[in-house]
Amino acid sequence: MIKISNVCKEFEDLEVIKGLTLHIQKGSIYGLLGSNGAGKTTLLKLIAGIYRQDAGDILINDEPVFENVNVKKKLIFMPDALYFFPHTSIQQMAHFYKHIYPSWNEERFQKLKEVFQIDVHKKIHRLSKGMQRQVAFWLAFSAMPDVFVLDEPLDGLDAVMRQKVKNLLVQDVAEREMTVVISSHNLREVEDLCDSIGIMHRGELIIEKALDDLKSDVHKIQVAFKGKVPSRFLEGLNVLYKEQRGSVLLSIVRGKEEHIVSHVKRFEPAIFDMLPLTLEEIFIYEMGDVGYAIENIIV
Ligand SMILES: Nc1ncnc2c1ncn2[C@@H]1O[C@H](COP(=O)(O)OP(=O)(O)OP(=O)(O)O)[C@@H](O)[C@H]1O
Repeated sequence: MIKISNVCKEFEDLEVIKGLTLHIQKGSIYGLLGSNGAGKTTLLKLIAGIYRQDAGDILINDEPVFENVNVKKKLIFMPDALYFFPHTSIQQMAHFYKHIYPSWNEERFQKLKEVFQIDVHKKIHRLSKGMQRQVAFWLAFSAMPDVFVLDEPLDGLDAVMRQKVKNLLVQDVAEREMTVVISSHNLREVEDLCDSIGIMHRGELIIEKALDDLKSDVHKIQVAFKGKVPSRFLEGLNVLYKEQRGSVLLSIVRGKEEHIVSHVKRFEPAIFDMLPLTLEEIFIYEMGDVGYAIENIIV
């Protein structure tokens, strides 16, 4: 659905995207994570056709995006800083969207009044930050895009509204195979929503995996031995992090569960626990592996 091949983007000699390749399946929710300044917003703006890449291809349904009205009328980009025309009411903005997006669904717009419950005659700039975010979602869901690109989308929404919006997103993905790309630092939210994850650092994609594979590929193990830790114990394991706490050795290791378990058991530890990691923990350890580490992490 979205094919990004060897894309580069520079700003004033700063290489922000460095030969990045990434594929997003139709009907999936792709979570784009990464360090500050990694290039996530730039990548989203390239996907949305707001920026033109310096090299490489960005195709949506096999068509280039930049200056392509055909693709753009089926795509919505929701930036982290929202923009609406000055002094415009929700109704007027809906009227504008209706003329831009051929798949605008008026019935849905009316129905979503029950969800968002804001007077359509209100001027958008007079609404609170969270209410403006609600309006952006209301308009986007009514426009029925094939591709929905969101940059830090749930910031400013209260917990109830977050859940409602997440349900609407998932519903559109399930019912009409909308493709969603989300960049967020809220990893719990990403973990809830996304089926695939890409992690960016300094303009490159350092990991791209299905969320389930990512989670089944990194494990936290705690072991204790009767005597000292056998010298060859950590050899043969792909260790992202290790820490000795008294007699317990805590390590974060990459690899398949069966391989790790059989390796550990060979050394006959007195205690052995294997625990799953949250996406937030995986993110922190993987970033540590590319030199972006927190010193003395306490887990
Ligand atoms: N329009 C621009 N002109 C010049 N430099 C830019 C521009 N947009 C982004 N940059 C630079 O590109 C780099 C990546 O920025 P970007 O906003 O894409 O990162 P990000 O991953 O979204 O970061 P964050 O998580 O902090 O929001 C930064 O060094 C930023 O200063």
